[in-house]
Amino acid sequence: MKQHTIGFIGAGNMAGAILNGALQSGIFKGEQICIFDVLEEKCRPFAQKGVVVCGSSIELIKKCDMVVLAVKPQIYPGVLEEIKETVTNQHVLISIAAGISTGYIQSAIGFECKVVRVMPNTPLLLGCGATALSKCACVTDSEFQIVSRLFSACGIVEILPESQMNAIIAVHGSSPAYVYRLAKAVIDGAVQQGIDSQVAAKLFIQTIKGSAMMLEQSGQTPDELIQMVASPGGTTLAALREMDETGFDESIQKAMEACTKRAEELGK
Ligand SMILES: NC(=O)C1=CN([C@@H]2O[C@H](COP(=O)(O)OP(=O)(O)OC[C@H]3O[C@@H](n4cnc5c(N)ncnc54)[C@H](OP(=O)(O)O)[C@@H]3O)[C@@H](O)[C@H]2O)C=CC1
Ligand SMILES: O=C(O)[C@@H]1CCC=N1
Repeated sequence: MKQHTIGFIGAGNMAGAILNGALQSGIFKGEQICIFDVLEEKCRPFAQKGVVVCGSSIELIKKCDMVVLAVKPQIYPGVLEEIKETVTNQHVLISIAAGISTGYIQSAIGFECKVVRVMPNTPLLLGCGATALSKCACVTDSEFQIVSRLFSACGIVEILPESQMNAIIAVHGSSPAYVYRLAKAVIDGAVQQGIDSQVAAKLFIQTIKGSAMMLEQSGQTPDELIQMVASPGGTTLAALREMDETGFDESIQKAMEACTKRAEELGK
């Protein structure tokens, strides 16, 4: 089987998470991984793990056949312009940026290069991530399998058509922030009722974990699980009624629409 080398342009949060997964799973060894960041010091922790630090994105493209574009969407035009003369039809570009389509990358590179579009999330940092993947026709099944294995090493993966890759960001890419926002609101609410914030945080974090396990393992729908909590005439129903009145569901759905709209704007 062909030995692949993987490179990361950008050494930020997501690159670090994916790179750790690659090393821990043994899919790639340190010497098969390259990294480049405009701030060289960001690469130092990876150099200590045996990863090769490159002096430019072009040097990295020359050394690697799989390349994770791990920079912000706003930086993509500049990076793609820089690497376009060096990318060949043997490279697989792995794009994790919100909103950036395969067509956008191919048009910037100047030919139908191989692209796997990926939407990961930050829990990848703990090996507990969720990733959506879609592949363009020119990527081979074996190349796609390697990319899929790479992200499976950091959590679960789902394969989606590219047409859904903007909308899915609201489901698992950005949604960790909604969960943290809910946690903050609950902890702040607890403090307003005189409860110690650390005690509230401890109890609510365990509640999030337990509720996620119920959703995953009970075989029951969210509505059935809500019913299990909400006793007739009880406290939960009083809380849910207030949520209905203040438009909780609509607020979340509007937030998701805003997320997708922003992804579409970033890809223009
Ligand atoms: N964070 C998240 O929850 C998720 C992010 N993503 C996507 O992942 C991508 C990366 O996000 P994230 O890891 O959070 O971002 P970070 O800002 O943590 O990492 C990006 C890194 O790239 C560096 N950089 C900037 N310009 C260049 C360049 N020209 N060449 C090389 N490196 C460069 C940045 O340096 P400097 O800071 O100095 O600019 C920074 O160190 C984004 O496209 C985002 O849409 C996808 C899913 C979830
Ligand atoms: O906020 C963003 O644009 C990125 C994409 C998904 C999560 N963070």
